[in-house]
Amino acid sequence: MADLLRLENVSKVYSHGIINAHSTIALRNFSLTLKEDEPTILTVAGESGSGKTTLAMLLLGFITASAGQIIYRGKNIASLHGAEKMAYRREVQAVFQDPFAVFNPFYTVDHLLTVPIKRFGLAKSKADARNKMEEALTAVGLRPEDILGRFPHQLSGGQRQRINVARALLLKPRLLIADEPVSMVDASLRATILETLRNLQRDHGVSVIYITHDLTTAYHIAKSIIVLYRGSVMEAGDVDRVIKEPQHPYTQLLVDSIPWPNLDQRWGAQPIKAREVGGNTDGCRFRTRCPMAMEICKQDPPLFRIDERHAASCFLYEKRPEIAKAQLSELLPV
Ligand SMILES: Nc1ncnc2c1ncn2[C@@H]1O[C@H](COP(=O)(O)OP(=O)(O)OP(=O)(O)O)[C@@H](O)[C@H]1O
Repeated sequence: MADLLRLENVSKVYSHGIINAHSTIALRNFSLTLKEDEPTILTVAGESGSGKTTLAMLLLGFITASAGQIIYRGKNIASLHGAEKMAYRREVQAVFQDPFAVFNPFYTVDHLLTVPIKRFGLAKSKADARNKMEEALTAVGLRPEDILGRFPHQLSGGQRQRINVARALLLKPRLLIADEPVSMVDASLRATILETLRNLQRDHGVSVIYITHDLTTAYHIAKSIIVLYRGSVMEAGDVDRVIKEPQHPYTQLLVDSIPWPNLDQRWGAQPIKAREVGGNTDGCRFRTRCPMAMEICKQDPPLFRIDERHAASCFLYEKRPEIAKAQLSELLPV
């Protein structure tokens, strides 16, 4: 089966400063493969500065790799020209974090959607263009009659972000690079936008590279995940396996900092002592392994707070069990 996209040991080094010139390795020997006939959602996750946006910029051809190759449907993207380059620009689309930045406040939504239609010659007539706009808006769950004719300030952030996805969809892309598409949208709209991305993959056969620092959303929509830290891949694989059984300490830390909600318990209901020691464990991956976590879970009522200190103490248990045990003896009895 042919590859849609293959990255082979791609690295990106930024050089900065003139007098005291120094360089940053933003991405190091990064490889991945997406199959043409298996549209999928792949998450690239990592904290700030781990190289996620650099990867997006490389994929979109905005910057060039310092080493390695990016092969799209058998061709190195650095060597594309003319019609091939145009096809690449059409087939690889992006949705960025800020749903406001893309819009020119003086133009209506219609204009935003008409520009790519004209640029890529996608419609035979005005009526055809209108149909295509309506189809794309409907595909992202928007009602064209409510949206067309409006200015950006007359739309919510979630609507704006879905219009960005609709704009990408108009071009019938094969690959969508979604760089933190929900991080500036309020929580109630996140699920809708993520569901839109999932529909693109499932119903329209578009592969999605979902770039995020948020493992919770990654877990909900992606099939596989690559965890980046300072430009290097720490761990990669099936999203379920990586999040439930992370192997690398950095991934473990990222997973432990996810605030899985427990709707049966309210914040602030836990004994003070446990909070002082670093608290609680509900939803904690370590609870079956870490004695500190297990003891806390035995308490009645069980403590449930998840916080950074807890993550740190669990991590500590793995690295420095003597300190973790001292904390545990301080904790019991509550
Ligand atoms: N144009 C640039 N010149 C020099 N260094 C850069 C440039 N762009 C990014 N970097 C550096 O490269 C590294 C990776 O940056 P990048 O923006 O790719 O990270 P990120 O994971 O997207 O971070 P964030 O989540 O904060 O956007 C960082 O150390 C950053 O400071």
